[in-house]
Amino acid sequence: MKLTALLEDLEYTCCQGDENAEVTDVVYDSRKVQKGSLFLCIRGAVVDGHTFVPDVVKKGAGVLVVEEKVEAPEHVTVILVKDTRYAMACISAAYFGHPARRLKTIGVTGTKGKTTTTYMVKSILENAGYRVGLIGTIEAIVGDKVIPAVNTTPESYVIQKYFKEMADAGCDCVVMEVSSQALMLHRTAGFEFDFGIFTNIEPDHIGPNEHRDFQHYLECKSMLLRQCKVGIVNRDDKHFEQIIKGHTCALETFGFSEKADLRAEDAKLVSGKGWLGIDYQVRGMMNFQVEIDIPGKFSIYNSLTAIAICRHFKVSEKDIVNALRVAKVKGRIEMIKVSDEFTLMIDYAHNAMALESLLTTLREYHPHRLVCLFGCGGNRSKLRRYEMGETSGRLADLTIITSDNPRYEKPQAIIDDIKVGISKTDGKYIEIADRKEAIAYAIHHGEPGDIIILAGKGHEDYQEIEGKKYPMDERVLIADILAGR
Ligand SMILES: CC(=O)N[C@H]1[C@@H](OP(=O)(O)OP(=O)(O)OC[C@H]2O[C@@H](n3ccc(=O)[nH]c3=O)[C@H](O)[C@@H]2O)O[C@H](CO)[C@@H](O)[C@@H]1O[C@H](C)C(=O)N[C@@H](C)C(=O)N[C@H](CCC(=O)O)C(=O)O
Ligand SMILES: Nc1ncnc2c1ncn2[C@@H]1O[C@H](COP(=O)(O)OP(=O)(O)OP(=O)(O)O)[C@@H](O)[C@H]1O
Repeated sequence: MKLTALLEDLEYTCCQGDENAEVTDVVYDSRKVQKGSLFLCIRGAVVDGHTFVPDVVKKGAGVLVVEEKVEAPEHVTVILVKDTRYAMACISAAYFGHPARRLKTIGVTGTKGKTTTTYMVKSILENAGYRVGLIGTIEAIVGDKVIPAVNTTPESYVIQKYFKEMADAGCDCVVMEVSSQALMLHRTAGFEFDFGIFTNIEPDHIGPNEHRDFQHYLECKSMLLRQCKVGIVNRDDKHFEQIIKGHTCALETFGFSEKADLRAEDAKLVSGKGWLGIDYQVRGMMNFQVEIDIPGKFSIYNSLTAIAICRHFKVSEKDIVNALRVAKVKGRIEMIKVSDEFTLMIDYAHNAMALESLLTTLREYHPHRLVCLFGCGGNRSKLRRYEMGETSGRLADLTIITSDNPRYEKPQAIIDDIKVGISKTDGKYIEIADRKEAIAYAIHHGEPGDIIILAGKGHEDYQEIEGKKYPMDERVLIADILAGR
C-alpha cells in the first residue's frame, strides 16, 4: 500500500525519505516489525516507542511515524505528527479500508452500564434480524469468533481490524464500549460513530495513568459527543449540562425527567418465585410497556438506553419488548434459579461504588434478608477491602466474606482487612475462605424471601492464586453444589 494513501486524513511533516514509499504493514510493537513495515512510535505508560527506532530500522522498517525528530538512515521515511496515537487511528482506518463506513457504529460510554447496555442492544438488534459485532470489557464478538478482551476498548489498530473482520463477515452494525481512556488516547479516532451514547458519570478511574481529576474524566468522556452523528444522553445525570457542553452531534435524551425525549414512567419493581424484575412504560418518542427479568432501577436506565438506540434501527415495539424479556448479560445481576423461595444472583460489582448501587437497588425489593458474598483481590489496594467491607456491613443483613483472586497474599489476611471495614458498622458477617464452600453455605442457608448476591466475579471464570489462574466459574460451582458434588 502507498504511504500517501495511509496519510490522507492526517496533518504531518515528511522529515526525510519518500512519501510514496510502499508500506507492507502497520505496526506499533517493535517485536512485530518486518521488512517494509510502517512503525508508529507510541509514548506509553511504561516505555517510549521512540526508543525502539534503532531496533526497528535494523529489522527493515521502511517508515517511522514519530512525535519527535529521530536519527534514521536516509532510505527510511520519517513522518512527524503531533500525536502518534491519533495518527495510529487514522492510519489504521485507512490501512483496513475504512471499514466503519460499511457498518453502523454505536459507541457507549459512561461510568456504569456500558457492558449491560451493549449486550441489550445486541440482543434486540439480532432478534430483529441484524448481524451485530460487539467490542467490550468481556470480549469482542466478530462474526462467529469470540475473542477474550484485554481492555474495555482496544487500541485503534485492533478496533479497525475487528471492524474490517465484522464487515467482511456480513455484520450490519457494531456496538462497542468506549472507555474514557480510549477517548483520551484516541483509540476511537479515525472514524465517526453513527450513535454515541452517554449512560452516566460518577467519580471513577482517577489516579496515576488514568485521569488527574473528575473534570478531566468528564471532559474525556464527553469527547464522544464530538465524534458521533447522533448523541443519546441520560437527561437525569446531574452533570448533564457539562456532558453536552461543546457537542457537535444531533442530541437526544432519555431518563425519568419530563425534559427527556424518551421517558420511563410508572416504574415498578416486580418479583416472583426466585426472580426479580422491573416493569415500566416507555413514553415520548415511543409508547409501550416493558417488562424485564433483570432487577434494579438502573436496569430501567440500561434498557431505556438500549431502546433509544434501537429506535433508530426501525425495530418494532413488539420485537423490542420480546428481546428485552429474554435479555441476559453474563455476570451482570445474572439470576441463577436455585430455589422458588429465594433469589440468587451473580454480579460483577467489585468496588465499593458498584456494590453500593447494587445493594441499594436490591434493598428496594424489601428482601427478607439481603445476603452479600464477596472477597477482594490480593496484591491490590487495601482501600477497596475496607470500603467494600463497610458498604456491605451497612447495606447487607449478612455478609459472607470469602476469597476473590488472592494472588500472592494469604486469603485470611485479605479477609481480615475486609473485617476492618465491616467493624465500622453493626453488620453481621461470617468468614469462609474457600469460595465454593462459601457459596454452598449461602445456598444451604437461604431463607424464604432472601436475595443472595455473589459479588465480584461476574463473567470471570477463574481464580488467580499465586500467579496462576485456576478455572472457577460460579455457574459451575452452583451446579456442583446443587448436585451434591
Ligand atoms: C495506560 C494504557 O492505556 N496502557 C495500554 C497501552 O500500554 P502503553 O501504551 O502504556 O504501552 P507501553 O507498554 O508503555 O508501550 C508503549 C509503546 O511501545 C511499544 N513497545 C513496547 C515494548 C517493546 O518491546 N516494543 C514496543 O514497540 C508498545 O507496543 C506501545 O506501542 O497499550 C497496551 C497495548 O495496546 C494496553 O494493553 C495498555 O492497557 C493496559 C492493559 C490498561 O489496563 N489500560 C487501562 C488504563 C485502560 O485502558 N483502561 C480502560 C478503561 C476501563 C474502564 O473504563 O473500565 C480500558 O479501555 O480498558
Ligand atoms: N446504569 C447503571 N447505573 C449504576 N449502576 C449500574 C448500571 N448498570 C449496571 N450497574 C451496576 O454496575 C455493575 C457494572 O455494570 P456494567 O458492567 O454494565 O457497567 P460498565 O460501565 O461496563 O462498568 P465497568 O467499566 O466497571 O465494567 C453491574 O453489575 C451493576 O451492579
